[in-house]
Amino acid sequence: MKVLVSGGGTGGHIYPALALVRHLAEDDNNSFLYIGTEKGLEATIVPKAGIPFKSVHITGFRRKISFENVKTVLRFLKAVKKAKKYIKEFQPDVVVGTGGYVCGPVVYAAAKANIPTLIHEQNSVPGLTNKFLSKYVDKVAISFEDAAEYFPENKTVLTGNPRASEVTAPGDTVSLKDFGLSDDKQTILIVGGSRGAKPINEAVLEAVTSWEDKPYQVVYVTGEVHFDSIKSALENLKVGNHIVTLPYVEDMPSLLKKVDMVIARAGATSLAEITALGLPSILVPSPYVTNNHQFKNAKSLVDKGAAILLEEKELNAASLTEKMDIVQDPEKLGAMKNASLNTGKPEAADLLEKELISLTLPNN
Ligand SMILES: CC(=O)N[C@H]1[C@@H](OP(=O)(O)OP(=O)(O)OC[C@H]2O[C@@H](n3ccc(=O)[nH]c3=O)[C@H](O)[C@@H]2O)O[C@H](CO)[C@@H](O)[C@@H]1O
Repeated sequence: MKVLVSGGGTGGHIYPALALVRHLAEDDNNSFLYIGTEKGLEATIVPKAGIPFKSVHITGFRRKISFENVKTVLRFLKAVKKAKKYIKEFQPDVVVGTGGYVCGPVVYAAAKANIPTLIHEQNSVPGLTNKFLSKYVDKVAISFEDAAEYFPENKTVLTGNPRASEVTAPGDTVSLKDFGLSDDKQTILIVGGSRGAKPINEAVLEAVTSWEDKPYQVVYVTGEVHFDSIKSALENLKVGNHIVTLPYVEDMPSLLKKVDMVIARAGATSLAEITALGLPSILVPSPYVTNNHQFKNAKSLVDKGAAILLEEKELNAASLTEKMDIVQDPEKLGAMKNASLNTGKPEAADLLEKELISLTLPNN
């Protein structure tokens, strides 16, 4: 099967696409092309993963009426033309979009060329691009049941997020010693999504010295753009070796397997990973996203007892530390772990593969 994949902008749209490609690549008969933007995170991550990569130039629509949107329409049309050219060259059997505005022109061009198409929605509330594309595609694969109401019923199917399958697959293991930490202590991972989160970083800086006497240790991921300033602030605070600070973690699945609890934003792909591994989490949803979708993502875990909500307006050193201390309460932690595991969908990649295969069959 020749599979063209498109999705980008942030890790939350790219990693599910990569996980799907890696899953399908177990069959040597499958081949791939990835189309992203030249400036998105995908332009570095995808070629690094050894997947053929081509780019189109496109920007997102503004929600308010603006002249920029006229330019975006022109860019969209130009990108459709370029995508058509790539499609003609690659001759895909199926085209998959995993969200982010880049998959708009790519999946639209494929649908217009009568190539079977599928979009994957990670969130509980869909983004603009997937909503637009749902009119043209053959299948919509969703990760949260709540998302079904936004898409045509006859083409929507619940598969989960293929990144859940990837993190649970046997793979490399890391030692916390590689990070300069102890292998025997309870460990909390703090991460603000694929690009970091300033409010979480601020709370960490305020709280970090008070964690020195705690029995647990912390892996703290700042996000690339915030790293230099945070690192120097931490040096000024002379923090001890109970915390290790990193700009970005390339192999997140291996690290996740080593931690006892996660403090994170509520990006959908992160949640798919956390629940697939049955990790308890404290979630600080970003209030700056479309339709407040991270809050709804988080709520679906919180309602099941798998996670605890810490809203950004309540986030400070004291509230963060109080929630982190739950890692020392075996009963609460155990209940959260079980609920988290029950929410996870590690079979997602297989389900998605079945959908793709059925789309390529004759008479579909
Ligand atoms: C601000 C914004 O619009 N965020 C959206 C974006 O988030 P974002 O890109 O932050 O997405 P997620 O939190 O869902 O996923 C982040 C991905 O990056 C990986 N990772 C993260 C940090 C790191 O150091 N290394 C690493 O590999 C994680 O393991 C995960 O696979 O896409 C998500 C999925 O559509 C949405 O739910 C989010 O609302």
